[in-house]
Amino acid sequence: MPGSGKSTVGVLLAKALGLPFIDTDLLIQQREGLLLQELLDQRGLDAFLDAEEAAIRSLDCRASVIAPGGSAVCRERAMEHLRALGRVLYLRVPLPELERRIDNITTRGIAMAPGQTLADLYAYRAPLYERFAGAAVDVAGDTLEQTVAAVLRALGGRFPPRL
Ligand SMILES: Nc1ncnc2c1ncn2[C@@H]1O[C@H](COP(=O)(O)OP(=O)(O)O)[C@@H](O)[C@H]1O
Ligand SMILES: O=C(O)C1=C[C@@H](OP(=O)(O)O)[C@@H](O)[C@H](O)C1
Ligand SMILES: [Mg+2]
Repeated sequence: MPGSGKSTVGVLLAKALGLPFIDTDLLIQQREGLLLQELLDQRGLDAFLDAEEAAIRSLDCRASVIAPGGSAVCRERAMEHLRALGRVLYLRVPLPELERRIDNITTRGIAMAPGQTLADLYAYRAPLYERFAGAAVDVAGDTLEQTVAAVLRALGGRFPPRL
């Protein structure tokens, strides 16, 4: 989900592992020349999801940490590509914690239809996150450092060769 910690924990994880870090939100903005919210406002939800799928499927990296956006799970081919690249890990955060973290829901560029709530998004997407992830880490009240440690444990200490 948005706010689960993919970008923040991801960069700390990459640093701990000595690996490159890719945040697909930044890749989308570079490819499209628009901020995420502008992309959503100007082209609409489907075009945003198409741009996100194209950006993710353009990745051809190994031995890297990738933080996709929360809506990557809305495009099966994007998720299948991530699974082909490596291990997919779900940061499972309770909805109340996400609601506490996200104070910019209207400007963050979240891929939701008008009138949809974060709870609607959670109900729709949680089964998809569970389906596509090879493993999940429960992040209930943990600090960033505790989450990074939990992710390292979930990866079982078997890491790709450092570059
Ligand atoms: N384990 C955590 N504990 C406390 N705050 C966190 C944790 N993980 C992320 N955050 C905070 O939640 C917010 C969203 O994190 P972010 O990495 O942008 O999430 P995502 O990329 O999944 O949307 C940030 O303010 C970040 O500092
Ligand atoms: O879940 C979502 O709908 C989205 C999450 C965002 O990324 P984060 O998950 O890093 O916030 C970004 O990709 C876009 O705003 C859509
Ligand atoms: Mg992010």
